[in-house]
Amino acid sequence: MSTQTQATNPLLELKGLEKRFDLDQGFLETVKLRGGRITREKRAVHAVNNVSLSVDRGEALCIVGESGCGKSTVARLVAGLLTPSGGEINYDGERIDNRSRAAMLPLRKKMQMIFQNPYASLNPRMTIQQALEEPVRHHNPRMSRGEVRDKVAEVMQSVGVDPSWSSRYPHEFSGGQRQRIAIARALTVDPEFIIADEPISALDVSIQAQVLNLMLEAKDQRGLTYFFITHDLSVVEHFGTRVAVLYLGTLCELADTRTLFENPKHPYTRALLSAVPKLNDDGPGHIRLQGEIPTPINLPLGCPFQSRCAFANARCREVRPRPLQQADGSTVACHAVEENRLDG
Ligand SMILES: Nc1ncnc2c1ncn2[C@@H]1O[C@H](COP(=O)(O)OP(=O)(O)OP(=O)(O)O)[C@@H](O)[C@H]1O
Repeated sequence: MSTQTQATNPLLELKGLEKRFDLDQGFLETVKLRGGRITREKRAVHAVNNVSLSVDRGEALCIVGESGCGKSTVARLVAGLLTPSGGEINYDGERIDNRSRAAMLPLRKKMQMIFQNPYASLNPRMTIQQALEEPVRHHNPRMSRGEVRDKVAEVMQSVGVDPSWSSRYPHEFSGGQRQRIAIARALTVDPEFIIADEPISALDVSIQAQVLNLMLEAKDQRGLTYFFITHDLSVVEHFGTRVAVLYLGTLCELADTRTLFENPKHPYTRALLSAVPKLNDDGPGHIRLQGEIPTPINLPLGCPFQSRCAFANARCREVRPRPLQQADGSTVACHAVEENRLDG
């Protein structure tokens, strides 16, 4: 059995990805007495732990999980904004996590990021025209002024913002329009891969669906591939082709969207899905998770979910479960699933 869900035409591959954030501590806090000897110990947040997954060309892989599970850290690692502590990131068949800044430049054009807060990605002192022209000029230094202007107008039109408003400043637009402009900024350089970190969670609910549909249209029209971070499962159901569920920086389950929603396997995925309100709900009802969430500073031995899992036994407390491929193609890291202890 494979230990990792295989994409058929992977654009992005994460292999055993790790990220630790060393904690700044005082000298005395780091000093420990061990076997009569004084040693210094560094403590670290284990934000991403041995994550392996692939993203196929043209798909929208959604990363879900509770706050603090490492979603944004994975996104920032993929975008090259953070350096991994271990593992590999391959893009289009080439390793990119160990590239210099200069060697990353050609990739910056192919890979764009959209953030939760469009205020943060748009300079308040630049007009929309200036904000959108900047990446076009940077990545296409030979383009004439007219070509740059045409490109900006074309992209503004495609995201539903009137190009005649391009001399306005970000504060003159609503939140939804600003996020459309942030998406336009990403699209100006004709990327192939978009990393979107909670791109609609700061927007009014009434606007969220419009922006999500815009991103889906852009995907179809421009052949984009998405790496989409969200904590909202209804967004995943609408947007994702596959879903990766993270818990404490560890991959619990990876499945195509329909399989995950119809037949979730990992106890954590089941609990997450049971919290989504449904009409005519005839499912098992809301699974209330008991127990403490361990800190990512002291990850437990064994399964990271054991302290909240109703199915945990001695093996779960001692041995970290490996992701194993299931008959329906999903990948699940859970001893209880492996041993058929969930439904029997
Ligand atoms: N620069 C940092 N230094 C120390 N710890 C960090 C740093 N960035 C993130 N962390 C920690 O890493 C873990 C994962 O954080 P991350 O922001 O990736 O989670 P998340 O799932 O995106 O959460 P949210 O949905 O709240 O944004 C958390 O415990 C967080 O406190």
